[in-house]
Amino acid sequence: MSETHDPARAGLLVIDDNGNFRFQDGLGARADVQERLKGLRGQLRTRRLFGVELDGVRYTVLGWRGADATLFLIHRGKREDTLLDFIGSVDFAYSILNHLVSSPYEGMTVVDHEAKVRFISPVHEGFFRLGTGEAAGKPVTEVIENTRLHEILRTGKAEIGRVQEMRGVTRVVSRIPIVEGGVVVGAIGQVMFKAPEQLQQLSLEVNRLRDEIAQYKRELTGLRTRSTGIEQIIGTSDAIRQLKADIAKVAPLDVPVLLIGESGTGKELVANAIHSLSARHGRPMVMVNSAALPASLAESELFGYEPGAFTGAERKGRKGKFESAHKSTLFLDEVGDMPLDLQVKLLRILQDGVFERVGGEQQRFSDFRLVSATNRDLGQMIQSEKFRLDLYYRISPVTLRLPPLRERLEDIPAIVQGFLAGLSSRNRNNVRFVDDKVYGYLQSLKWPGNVRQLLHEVERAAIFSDGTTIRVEDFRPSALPGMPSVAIPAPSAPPELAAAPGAAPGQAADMRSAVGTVEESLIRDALKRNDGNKKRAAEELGISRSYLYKRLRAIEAQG
Ligand SMILES: Nc1ncnc2c1ncn2[C@@H]1O[C@H](COP(=O)(O)OP(=O)(O)OP(=O)(O)O)[C@@H](O)[C@H]1O
Repeated sequence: MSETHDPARAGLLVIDDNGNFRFQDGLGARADVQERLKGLRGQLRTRRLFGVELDGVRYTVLGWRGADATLFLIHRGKREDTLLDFIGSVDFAYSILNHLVSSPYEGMTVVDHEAKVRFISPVHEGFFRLGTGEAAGKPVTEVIENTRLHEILRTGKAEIGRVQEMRGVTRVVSRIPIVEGGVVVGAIGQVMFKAPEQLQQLSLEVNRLRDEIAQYKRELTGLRTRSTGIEQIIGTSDAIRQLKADIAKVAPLDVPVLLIGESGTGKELVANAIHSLSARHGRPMVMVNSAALPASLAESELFGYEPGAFTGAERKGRKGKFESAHKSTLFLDEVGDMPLDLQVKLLRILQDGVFERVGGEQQRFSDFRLVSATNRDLGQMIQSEKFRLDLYYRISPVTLRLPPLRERLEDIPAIVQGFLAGLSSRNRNNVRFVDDKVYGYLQSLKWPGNVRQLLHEVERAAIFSDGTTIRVEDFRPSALPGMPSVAIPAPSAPPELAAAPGAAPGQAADMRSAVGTVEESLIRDALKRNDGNKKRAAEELGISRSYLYKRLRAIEAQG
């Protein structure tokens, strides 16, 4: 027996306007069913489909109101018949279906197997300026611009989330074939009316997330390949091993560190290593060279300034070094060269992190970790009241002493080799070998200019070498301090310029001025070669930047 003729699964009932049952069949003949259906007549104005439960089973009821009677069709679909199950199970199924075909956010076009329009939802009709039902029976290609529903009938393949231009706007559409018994009988096109804007937002969001992921990837690669900086400190001497161990211990502690060491002993290198091993390594370390700060600009450089703070100031004002170092490390090089009035201000910001920009009263806050460095004898400076004792306590909870090269001559071969490897890859030259005698020769020198000077001498020797191997003969008598073949005293040790015992006062003065003249011309030449770049000039000369600045100020003062 077929499902529709099974009286237990289906039924028919006609009720006239006086409430009499005019026709009954199957389930429609049951008295309880008749009473239930009678009660549904009042709802027919708003809905036609009902879900009714009889004996614990859901039935679908279709109601139709005629001139003087109402017809009810009762049907129990199979559980797998999703639509009937849906109608039978959801009391407001009619409203939902109604919403689906008339939603203002989603238009629908239904075509039959000949690609003729069978239905267009109201919003879609409105969009195409069609009257209700006006397009029915017309080929879809004549009604909808850029449609592909006819293609869907041919291919039988759904196209989901495609972009379609219609009436000058971009819409997102889905095209779905409708298959009955393995045959494509029609197709539905669905258009999302709000989607482009939402899609744009979504794509912006996706782009933002993509950028974020790319950034994390970069950081991850950085983390994986990150040279901690500590590897850059070359040497296996006891002194360097101890220094590296101390750096590793101190770096994560977030306490201020004072680095004490002669010029060129690697204070900047150590500051970098501390920063990169600290929790603050995500932001770049900010560097300040106190000796390089002209007195007039020092304050605004360090603390920043508010708009209009002084003539020539940037319109929007500017952040100072302390502010820039927020959540990072501030490397204060040559802290011993800081003028006393700035020392007071530095003390305040170190006490509570608070400061004001030049020309402003608003209190600002910066959370930086201080690493300072000096090649000066701070103890002596404190005694002669050139450096504040309270500031000294603030900057030196941990003090690391950097050993001079003369105390670790055994590191020279490794430093030279490391340097040559870097040099040959940078300059693409082939000077990679060092004659064995060279190390003995280099270890016999005094190195007042420390590693910087060593590197400088090796670089010069590489120029004079045969192009592959450096030999002792390639080291030219240096015009720089501390080298045995030159009679010029070290500029970093001015007291040595004092008259030697037994020398006539006039001789000492002549010597001083001769040295001064040689230095001046060396400095001028180096600046010229390095296009005025003081850092590079100092590197080349093997002197500290602070000494270079000092000499430049002296030269300027002489006119
Ligand atoms: N242990 C080391 N291993 C490798 N290179 C080093 C070492 N120490 C110093 N250098 C190199 O020597 C040069 C000078 O180092 P750096 O600028 O860190 O010294 P500094 O103590 O800060 O000098 P200054 O006091 O003159 O500013 C740099 O090129 C640095 O890379």
